[in-house]
Amino acid sequence: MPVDADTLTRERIPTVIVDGLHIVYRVHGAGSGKGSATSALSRIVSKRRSPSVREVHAVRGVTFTAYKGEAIGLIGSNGSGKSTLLRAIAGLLPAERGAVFTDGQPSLLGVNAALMNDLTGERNVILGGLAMGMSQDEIKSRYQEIVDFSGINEKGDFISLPMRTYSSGMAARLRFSIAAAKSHDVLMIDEALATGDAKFQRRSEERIRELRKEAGTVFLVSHNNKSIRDTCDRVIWLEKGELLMDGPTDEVIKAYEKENKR
Ligand SMILES: Nc1ncnc2c1ncn2[C@@H]1O[C@H](COP(=O)(O)OP(=O)(O)OP(=O)(O)O)[C@@H](O)[C@H]1O
Repeated sequence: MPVDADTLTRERIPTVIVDGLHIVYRVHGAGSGKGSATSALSRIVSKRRSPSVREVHAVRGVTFTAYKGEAIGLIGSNGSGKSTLLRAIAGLLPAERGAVFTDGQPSLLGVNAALMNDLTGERNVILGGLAMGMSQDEIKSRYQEIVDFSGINEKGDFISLPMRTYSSGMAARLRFSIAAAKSHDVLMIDEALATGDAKFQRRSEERIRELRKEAGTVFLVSHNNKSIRDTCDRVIWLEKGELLMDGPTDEVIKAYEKENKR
């Protein structure tokens, strides 16, 4: 079938390819009951060696392709491998088997994103901006916007106080605001929407939609199905590290909710 120009311009551009990915954590010195006399005796009797390294196989053979302009929600029960998958896409975890290919630098915006607790919110905005590759001038021009978006100063001059004086919701809002100040090729958000109050959640959802328009691909990990419905057009459902379902948001969330009602 001939391909017309219109079809070509609408052609989907891949931004992230995850190919048969396996991620294994190795926990050192975590042998069960390692020090106890009974476990030592049972090891001697069964001639087992001391189990000093335990392996957690967190992602098991996951394969999918993400395209430019997509917002993809990751869902699944606790410990199903969602955060691990995001960290692997961000290049923070090595693949045991398989591979991740990305176009551009993926940025992971999580509740655990590293900001410095002893520094003021103001210093963290500057450091965070620099860490994302923004220039001093760019940060200066966006500074007020970031602070306003975070709403940190709504109840007093908190931005000039150390981050350790912030509530966990305030800290999460500032992290989100810093990361959302820049357009990203691939932006990954881990539970960011679950923190913050309803007003901030609405603001951040709006910003995610904008970021999506501006550039690349957005991944969102959340236990809040409404956030996923409002933000994402595609959903990947992980369970025990395996990809259970990948499709349009409505279809996947419906199946997920049905499974979880049992
Ligand atoms: N640093 C780590 N070391 C060892 N095991 C880990 C580590 N981080 C996660 N795991 C394990 O990997 C598996 C997947 O965890 P992960 O945090 O990716 O799940 P999740 O789907 O994001 O969970 P949640 O919804 O609770 O945030 C779990 O069994 C967890 O115990």
